[in-house]
Amino acid sequence: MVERLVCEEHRNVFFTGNAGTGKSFLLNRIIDKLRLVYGEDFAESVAVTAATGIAATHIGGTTLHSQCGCGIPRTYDDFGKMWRTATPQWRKLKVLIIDEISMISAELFERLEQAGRELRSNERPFGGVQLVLSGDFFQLPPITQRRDGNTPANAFLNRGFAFQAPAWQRCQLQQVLLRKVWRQASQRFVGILNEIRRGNGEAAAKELAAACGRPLPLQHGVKPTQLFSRNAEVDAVNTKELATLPGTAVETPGVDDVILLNKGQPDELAALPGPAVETPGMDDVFPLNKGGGGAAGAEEVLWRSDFFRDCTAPRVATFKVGAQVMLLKNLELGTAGNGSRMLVNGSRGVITGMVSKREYLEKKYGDAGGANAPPPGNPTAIMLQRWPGEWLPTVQYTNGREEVLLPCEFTSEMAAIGVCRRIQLPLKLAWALTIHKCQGLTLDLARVSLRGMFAEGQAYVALSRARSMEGLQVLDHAPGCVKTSAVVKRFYAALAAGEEYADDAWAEFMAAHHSDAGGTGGGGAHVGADGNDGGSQPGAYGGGGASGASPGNICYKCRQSGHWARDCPGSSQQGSAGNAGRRTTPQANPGRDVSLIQGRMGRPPLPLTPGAEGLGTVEACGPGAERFAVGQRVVPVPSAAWSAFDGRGTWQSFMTAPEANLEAVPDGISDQDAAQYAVNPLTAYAMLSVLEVPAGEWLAQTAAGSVLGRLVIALAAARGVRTVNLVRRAEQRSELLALGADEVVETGDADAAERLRACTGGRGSFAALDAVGGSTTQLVTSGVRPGGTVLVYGALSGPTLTLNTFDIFLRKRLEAFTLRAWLAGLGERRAQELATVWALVADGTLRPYSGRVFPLEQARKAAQESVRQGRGGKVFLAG
Ligand SMILES: Nc1ncnc2c1ncn2[C@@H]1O[C@H](COP(=O)(O)OP(=O)(O)OP(=O)(O)O)[C@@H](O)[C@H]1O
Repeated sequence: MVERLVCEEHRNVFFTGNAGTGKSFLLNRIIDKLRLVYGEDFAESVAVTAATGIAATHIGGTTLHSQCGCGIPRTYDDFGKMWRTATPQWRKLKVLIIDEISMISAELFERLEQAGRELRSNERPFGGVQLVLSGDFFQLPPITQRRDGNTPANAFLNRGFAFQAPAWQRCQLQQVLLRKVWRQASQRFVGILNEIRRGNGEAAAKELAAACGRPLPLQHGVKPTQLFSRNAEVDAVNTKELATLPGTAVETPGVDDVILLNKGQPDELAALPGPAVETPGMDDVFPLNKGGGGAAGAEEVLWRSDFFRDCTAPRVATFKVGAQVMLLKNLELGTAGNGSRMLVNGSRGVITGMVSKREYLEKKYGDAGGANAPPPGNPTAIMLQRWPGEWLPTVQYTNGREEVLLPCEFTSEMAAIGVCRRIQLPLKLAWALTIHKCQGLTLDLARVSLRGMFAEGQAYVALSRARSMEGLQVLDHAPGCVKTSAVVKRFYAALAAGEEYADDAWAEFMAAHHSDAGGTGGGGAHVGADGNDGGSQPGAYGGGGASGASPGNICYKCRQSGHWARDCPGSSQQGSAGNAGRRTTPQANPGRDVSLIQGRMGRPPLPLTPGAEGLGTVEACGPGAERFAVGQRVVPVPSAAWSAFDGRGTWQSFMTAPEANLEAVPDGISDQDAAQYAVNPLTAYAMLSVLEVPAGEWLAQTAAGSVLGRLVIALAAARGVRTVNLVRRAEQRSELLALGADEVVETGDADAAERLRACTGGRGSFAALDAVGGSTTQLVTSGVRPGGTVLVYGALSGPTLTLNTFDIFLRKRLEAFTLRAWLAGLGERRAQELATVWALVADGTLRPYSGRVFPLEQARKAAQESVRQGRGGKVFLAG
């Protein structure tokens, strides 16, 4: 059935099932069939990928990251590589296969789907590429990165399960559950594993530990593969096993160095053709504060990097002939034809001999070579010469290949400073493996330690590698060793019931990563000309973000692991007090909502009803909703529980909203003024409150000609804050000066940056607001004082912004602003702050705009009018 769906009907398919139900087996059959379908175009039409290198070996493919051209992304900028390296592949692609999808995060899935559309200039999901996904979400989750003080603002943290990404829904996958377990024949064993998988595993794990506690016999002299949760235990076993092997131990020392940005690497530079170009060194660029400044300081920063401690290849390794080993690098990735012959991170083998480096070089390069004189420019020879070891191991891999292994580079880049590098053999001992390295394996003899299980699905993956209880030894059972994700349980419950899975994790992720206090993340909020509270696309920066011990199951509200925000015990959204029915009329500002429709604020699932602001009268109140009387005028204010970004907006005659999201309109305020309250007046007030610009200081802002920009000018002037306003069109100057603007600068002027600084007497403005992004962010940031904040609340020019590295060293901070997050953080001050804004609207300080009213049936016409250049006033919908 799955083969028909994929190969004949060309549907997007996700198939899943317990460990050992033959997912990889089925995938291999599908790949064979697709070979027939695409014939000689197979290689460029079908991308065979898996989440990890070792999983890729089981289907003769490559890793998703290398196929897509983004590598292992550390920051969102890394996705930019896709355009440089993988555009032609993406354009030709017809089918994308991803195995072990449980280890692909929601963030990655969403970003790749978006990139697929962009690279292929095709608005269909993944740009129209057919998807074949396989995996079991009850197995290992994505490895989420934690955020700490050194994490860059635009770090890619790899959060959430793929099925939580909005892209998952957009792809409209045919979901198929495989039921027959092939790996294990014993029904008892299958039953026990099933209990463990589904999270009822405490008793089952205990039973298994009791039945399989005895040692295993050797099988034809082969020792069982030992599985542990942590590297330290794996290393201890491997060292012990090495010691018991006869023969001489050979030490292979690696070599570490650091490469400063702009300093080049003399040897490699010299090997390159063309003239040398001088660039300023670190000393000329900026004195680094750590370690005395300049290049020396930069070097010290690099040497102190965690990389040298954490690198998977140890500084000094020891091997012997006969040692069981595993590769640490992808050396030769699979292509359509040679998948089973590839050498990837995780490939296993045995050392069959040792060759001296000198002998190898002489054999390879003859008289021209030799350890002291590698042929100029030959990277392998340069690497060999730099590597201080004397012996190179010959490795026989389990796929039959046998070859001499050469050292290679392990690197880590520190943005704007340089690169840390280790040159070492990409090899480690492998009598024991971590459980993260064994997903997808089938083992005849396995000894599993259940000590220190830290990830969901980890115990299940380890135990389910064994074919039989007879071939399994279980050690170190302890209560709590079986961990299962509640989110995954819900996902599979929905799947079994044939329902669509939905949770609030994505909305929470977006809301939370804007609201982190002190975070320096630009928000990448995608908003219309005069609004805000756009959720950000995950493709933009993550400003703060969560961390948690349990990857993939982290609440973005309380930051604890073990549940999602929807289930957060501390959440104020829990047990909402009922809904107030609301008749909506009129709704303000369709122009802002058009951004949502256009997908510039992320892509919420369809169908969606736009409308971020509006006014209505209460028609009825749900149980427990007591704040409002029928007939009372109310306006919506956004929160995680309700916002137009969720697609449940105000462009409708009747709507229900949680009571907590409604505010009563004071008497004396017109319907049109009130209908605009929730976005522009509230936002102008909120952003100035966040920045706390003292009277007499300067505030810079982009998009100053927007309605919101004008309200900012008026409110700042009322508080004695001076504004310097960036606009695109010269004709806006006189209007803005009349509103109280102190300075107006046109972004297109060649001397705009100098003018920005000059008007603040060279000191720079205290803070800035930016709704534009792109190079305008760089411009406005350049005019901010050292240590000042740029509050980013929109990205009118697109999802990317540029910054001068200089400004980062000057400790200028980009922070995201969303109204939803600001409101959520008000706590007890909420009522008072909202009342203050009503008062500012009432006394005319924050004077909204009047405009033309369209009936709701003419929503399309209203939307067109709202984005028409040069239109005067606002556009309203009523109905
Ligand atoms: N249809 C089948 N007929 C015979 N044997 C099968 C079949 N499907 C799978 N197997 C065997 O069962 C074992 C497990 O299969 P496979 O590795 O494909 O399962 P999986 O679902 O991918 O497991 P995991 O989720 O643990 O990676 C393998 O030894 C495979 O050869």
